[in-house]
Amino acid sequence: MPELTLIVLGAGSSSRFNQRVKKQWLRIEETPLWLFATQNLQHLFPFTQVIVTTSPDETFYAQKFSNTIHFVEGGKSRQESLHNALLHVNTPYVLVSDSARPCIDQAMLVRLLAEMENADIVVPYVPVVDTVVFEEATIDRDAVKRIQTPQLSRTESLRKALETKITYTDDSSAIKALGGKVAYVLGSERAKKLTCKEDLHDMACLKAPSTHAFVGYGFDVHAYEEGKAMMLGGICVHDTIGFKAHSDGDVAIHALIDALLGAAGAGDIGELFPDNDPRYKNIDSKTLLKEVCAFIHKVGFDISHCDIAIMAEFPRLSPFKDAIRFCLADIMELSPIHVNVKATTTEKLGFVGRKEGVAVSATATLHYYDWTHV
Ligand SMILES: Nc1ccn([C@@H]2O[C@H](COP(=O)(O)OP(=O)(O)OP(=O)(O)O)[C@@H](O)[C@H]2O)c(=O)n1
Ligand SMILES: C[C@](O)(CO)[C@H](O)COP(=O)(O)O
Repeated sequence: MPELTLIVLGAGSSSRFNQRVKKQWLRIEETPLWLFATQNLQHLFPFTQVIVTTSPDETFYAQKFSNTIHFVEGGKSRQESLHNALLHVNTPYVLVSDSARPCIDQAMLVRLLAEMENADIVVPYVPVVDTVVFEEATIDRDAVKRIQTPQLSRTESLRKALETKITYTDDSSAIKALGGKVAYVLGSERAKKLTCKEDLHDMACLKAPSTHAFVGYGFDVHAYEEGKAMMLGGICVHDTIGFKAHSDGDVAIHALIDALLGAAGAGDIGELFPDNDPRYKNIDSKTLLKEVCAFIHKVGFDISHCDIAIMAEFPRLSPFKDAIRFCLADIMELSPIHVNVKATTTEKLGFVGRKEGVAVSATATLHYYDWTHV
């Protein structure tokens, strides 16, 4: 069995997909598309190495899905992402595929492997069945190939071909430009690339996302500090006594963020916004919540509901509960009925009862973005 590395390219911006979720984070049952595409190919061949490129701000999250895949930060272009991944390949051959082409079948891979020794790169294509006009002139459609992935290269040929300032849209164009030998084999219409949302209706291998609800829990405490405003749930609830914190100390938003991240399996607020990072000094926690909600949506979730319990002896919060609910609902793009806020004292018990600080616990419920109705 030849020593072969798999590279799955998943660091694109998904701009043409034009949804708040990125296409590589759509769930196929419980699996993100990039992992579905990777596992599909792993079921077809025992790769020596598996490398996936991810957008830099998503790498930490992708790494939580696998401890055997080598994740490499992508670049500004597909070619740059591939270049980054190639730095980690140590096998003589490499199979490069778009995460946006999740439905690769065994027969197609067999055709690629059969030509492996006969060229610098083996490329799948599908013929054109429509009439083709190029710059107003009808051309011979039999001379046209629609190029697909995965593409199977001699690793050194591909590395050399990418040592160029010219950006190509696929691996074979770079190798051809260098005079390398290209072998074409029949691809498959099933290997269609997911580019626009309409493409989803024509990708038979994809199953609908799971309808499971995912519940996260968050808890945070901040001590009082005189001489600053108290922000709680995005609302100023006291003008002169606030919280001791690196940020604005909004302990309710911090607990809510941890609940959202918990429901997504994305760790905790300290991982995303370290409390020693000068970027977050005195930051408005509403900004952090907006960032977290955008991330949660981008990686394939919808926010369904949250419930916040504030434990405070001071100040009296009843007058502020609705303002907090509407403020947080607006940030999370939720109906206010799905943001519940409770406030309680601790009957003078503990640090809360001694008016040393405020504790907040929160839950958040997420569901996968349902792409079957786009
Ligand atoms: N900087 C990039 C750009 C693209 N890709 C990957 O290359 C494949 C083909 O790219 P494309 O379908 O164009 O994906 P996007 O670049 O995300 O799409 P768009 O051009 O619509 O933004 C995708 O699996 C994409 O994730 C990548 O790894 N790094
Ligand atoms: C590599 C590719 O899938 C071959 O058809 C295609 O060139 C990728 O183009 P994109 O614009 O990066 O999707």
